[in-house]
Amino acid sequence: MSQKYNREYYFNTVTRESRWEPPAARDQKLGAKHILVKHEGSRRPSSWREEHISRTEEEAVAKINSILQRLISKDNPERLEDIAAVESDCSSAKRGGDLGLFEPGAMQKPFEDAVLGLKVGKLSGPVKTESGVHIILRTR
Ligand SMILES: N=C(N)NCCC[C@H](NC(=O)[C@@H]1CCC/C1=C/[C@H](COP(=O)(O)O)NC=O)C(N)=O
Repeated sequence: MSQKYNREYYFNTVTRESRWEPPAARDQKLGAKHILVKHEGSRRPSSWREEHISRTEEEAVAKINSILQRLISKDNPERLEDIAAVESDCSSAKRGGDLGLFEPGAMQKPFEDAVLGLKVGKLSGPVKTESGVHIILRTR
């Protein structure tokens, strides 16, 4: 309890840092599965499925949107893992798009911000990073 401000605060005995907000959210590992569609402006415009990726960013967004429709379709929704294995330009495609658990700060900020903005089990809309355009499913 802080005498000066008469309110509870949190003290980390290892790092010896203190802060007002509870440690929970910021330090917890996150989990996500994703589908990445790269384009000519990606930081590494190459992948296991295509050596030289030349689609435009606009075409990548269009591809991501058509994949989104397959995931949320009413009559026969497909699983993200199945589409990732065929369509994702990330090496995680081999694991159904699963990135496993990762620390805050491990992924590019737009990706991490999108994950933090999702409830567990929810799907994002198109998310842009330097890698390309993603659809993200938060798993933890
Ligand atoms: N810690 C774990 N599990 N692995 C390291 C992740 C490094 C991280 N990666 C990303 O942020 C991109 C966007 C989200 C997923 C991701 C995957 C990229 C996308 O492909 P690339 O643009 O690299 O060719 N492939 C691997 O890194 C980064 N800080 O660059």
